[in-house]
Amino acid sequence: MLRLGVNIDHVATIRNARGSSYPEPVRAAELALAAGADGITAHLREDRRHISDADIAVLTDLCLKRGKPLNFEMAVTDEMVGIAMNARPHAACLVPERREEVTTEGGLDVVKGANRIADATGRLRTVGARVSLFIEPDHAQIQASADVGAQVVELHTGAYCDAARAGETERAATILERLKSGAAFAASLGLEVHAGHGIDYATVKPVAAIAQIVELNIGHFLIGEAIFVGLPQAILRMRTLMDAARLESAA
Ligand SMILES: CC(=O)[C@@H](O)[C@H](O)COP(=O)(O)O
Ligand SMILES: NCC(=O)COP(=O)(O)O
Repeated sequence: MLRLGVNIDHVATIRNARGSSYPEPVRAAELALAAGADGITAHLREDRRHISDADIAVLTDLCLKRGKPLNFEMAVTDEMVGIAMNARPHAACLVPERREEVTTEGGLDVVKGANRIADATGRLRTVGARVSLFIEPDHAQIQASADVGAQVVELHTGAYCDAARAGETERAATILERLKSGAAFAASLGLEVHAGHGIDYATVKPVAAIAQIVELNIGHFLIGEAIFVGLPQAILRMRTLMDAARLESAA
């Protein structure tokens, strides 16, 4: 079955907007797991704009207690590798970060940063973390991901979702083909394939229909939708759409 990782970063965005102690990301994580999420994703940004170091500690504890994976998203820096090695999450997903960006704009350049990424990957693997690289669905980046020792690639779906939402049908179709080809190539190299970024109800089905993808990580849309229908309901609907896409594509 296609797994759903729920990213709870933007619960912390709301909390931090007021400098209050609520809403707590860990409470959202509890609810998400109870509602059927297969794991929790959290991105500790270098500027700590949403998730904090303390959040990572409580989320690690919660996931351990519930026997569910924590996918710790992080930049490729010594500081972050140190924090992750201490936290020992189930998975560490290396992502590119630019301080001034509003959100993650593109994939990690594994070709260019191979030495640095191989070093971080090796260190994270020593504490048992499954290392995932957040990349564009580009064959050279996928090959480089396998070469540096990553076990997983997460394909960036942001450009596809933006194009689909903007009604740029041709562009969306072209990017979707790239995602399909990237997923097939990654799986052929023995990499586990995940996907995520910018996914909503309207864009989830074509991505979920890609057979080699085994996990989707979805956050911003779900947290926004939760304001109107509640987090369990939002997760349930997303899951229903994911499962329907898989069944339809298998038929
Ligand atoms: C790497 C990724 O796609 C998400 O974790 C995303 O970065 C969430 O955090 P931001 O919304 O701060 O980019
Ligand atoms: N890695 C993608 C992720 O965790 C969620 O991204 P988004 O749904 O918040 O855009």
